[in-house]
Amino acid sequence: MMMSRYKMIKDNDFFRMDGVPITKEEIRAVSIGKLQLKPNDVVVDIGCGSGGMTVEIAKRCKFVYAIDGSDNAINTTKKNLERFNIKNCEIINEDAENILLNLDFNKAFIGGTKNIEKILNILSEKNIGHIVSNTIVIDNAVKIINILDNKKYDTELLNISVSVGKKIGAGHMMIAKNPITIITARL
Ligand SMILES: C[S@@+](CC[C@H](N)C(=O)[O-])C[C@H]1O[C@@H](n2cnc3c(N)ncnc32)[C@H](O)[C@@H]1O
Repeated sequence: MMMSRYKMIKDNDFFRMDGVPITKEEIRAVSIGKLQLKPNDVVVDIGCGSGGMTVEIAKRCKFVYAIDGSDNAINTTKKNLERFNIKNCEIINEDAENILLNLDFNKAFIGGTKNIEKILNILSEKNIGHIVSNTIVIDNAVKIINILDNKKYDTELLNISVSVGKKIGAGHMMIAKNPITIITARL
């Protein structure tokens, strides 16, 4: 499928599997902006899910490690990497906290929050200076911002609520999507 590094891929163009979530287009756009990707960046995508963020990150940097502990997520990500002809990515079927210490990277995107304390401890031990985290669970957002603030990161806390217009008889109505919290942390 044709792809541009300047354009976000439409949600419906991704291969989708039941029960494997994907980051929606507008949230991907803001998250990519917050990662401030450069051609030499090596990024870890923690909890890659369907690979929605993996594909968008890989289009804009040197290399991505896409990690997920779920077989279905890994298979979905594989299919999306093939669909969009992404070669600069290694997929790792593992809980991130078991593998992060062995990988070399300079930025982290967090889309999955199981064992988040352990993951943030490892990122901080490795001196990773740029972390972007998305969560739909408000309790996790509070946990993440508190941990990162205590580790002396400069943090930004955003909550994004997007409504998308839909044509109806009388004109257009706005359909609300779930709000997502995006946390950016810099050293
Ligand atoms: C919301 S989905 C991510 C969606 C993804 N960003 C996308 O655009 O397709 C969260 C994923 O994180 C994974 N996950 C959660 N905690 C994890 C961990 N500690 N290690 C590896 N995977 C994890 C889950 O299995 C799930 O597939």
